[in-house]
Amino acid sequence: MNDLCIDVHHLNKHFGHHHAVKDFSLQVARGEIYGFLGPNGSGKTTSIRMMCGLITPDSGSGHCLGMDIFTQREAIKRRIGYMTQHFSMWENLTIRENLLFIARLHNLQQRRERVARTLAELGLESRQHQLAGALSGGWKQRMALAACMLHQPSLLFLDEPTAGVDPKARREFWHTLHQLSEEGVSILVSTHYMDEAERCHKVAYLSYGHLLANGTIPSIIQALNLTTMRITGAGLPALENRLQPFPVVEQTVIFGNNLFVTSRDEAQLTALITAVTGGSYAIAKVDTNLEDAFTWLMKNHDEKINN
Ligand SMILES: Nc1ncnc2c1ncn2[C@@H]1O[C@H](COP(=O)(O)OP(=O)(O)OP(=O)(O)O)[C@@H](O)[C@H]1O
Repeated sequence: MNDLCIDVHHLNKHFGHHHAVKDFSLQVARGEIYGFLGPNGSGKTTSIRMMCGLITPDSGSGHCLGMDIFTQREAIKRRIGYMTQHFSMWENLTIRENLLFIARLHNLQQRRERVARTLAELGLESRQHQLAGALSGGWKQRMALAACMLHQPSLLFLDEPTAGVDPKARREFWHTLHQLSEEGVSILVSTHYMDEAERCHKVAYLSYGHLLANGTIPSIIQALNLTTMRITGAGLPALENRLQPFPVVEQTVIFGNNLFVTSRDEAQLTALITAVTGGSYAIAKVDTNLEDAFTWLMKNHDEKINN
């Protein structure tokens, strides 16, 4: 086995006439945290399910933990951990009882020891006797993570694990993911949160089943060659309306007292902003961020599809 825990090439999946995932290729190295982003329905869950052996691709090839995703699906399922978007648990059992029950369902040996170790690893010891139904969203997610780690998988697939979880609990959850990664666990995690994407070693972005970008965040942003200017002052919605019709303006967005304008041509954008604002605003060039990059990728892809 090489150093890649996921190595898939040209995967396709149709549901009836709907081509849900198109020519999908991805390589994930051991110990890497790989973020998986894209709008609702872009094919993230379907891609995850193909990579971890839950559904068979229509075409393509690939390996997960060195095992063939077409012919060794059962073996893959035993070796990975998969936290689905809608995990189920028994609300009237405690955390510990839930984990013991899941360990029994999976026919794991030394169940008590495994549960005790997982509770400790995930910081759940102090809560182990609490009823699952009474837990807050953050603790429920942590318990779900514990459930898919009982058999000590070296690769985790987490499908939107922190949806609806408050910022503090999300931070703590991500701290745990980084600890696991330090211990050599590879993690592929789908999310809609940009701050979570920025915590990953690498990210992939899907739209309408197409993988539009993947790699480190700086490499993705740099490849797009976008310039972003920040304009600070009053009357920003009106200014935004005036700037948007110019073809040199790729996209605009207001955050508080700042209007961010993104373009592929820095010189033309600077000239336009100077002409339109007439020197009455504070203007500065800023780094293009990941959200700008993904928004641009999606817009550009939409335009290509519609033309
Ligand atoms: N079992 C299925 N049968 C039919 N269509 C499906 C099935 N699973 C997924 N799809 C369709 O395939 C497309 C991709 O769905 P998928 O769940 O992979 O997207 P996603 O990016 O994970 O979305 P979300 O962010 O909402 O979870 C969607 O149009 C969805 O309706």
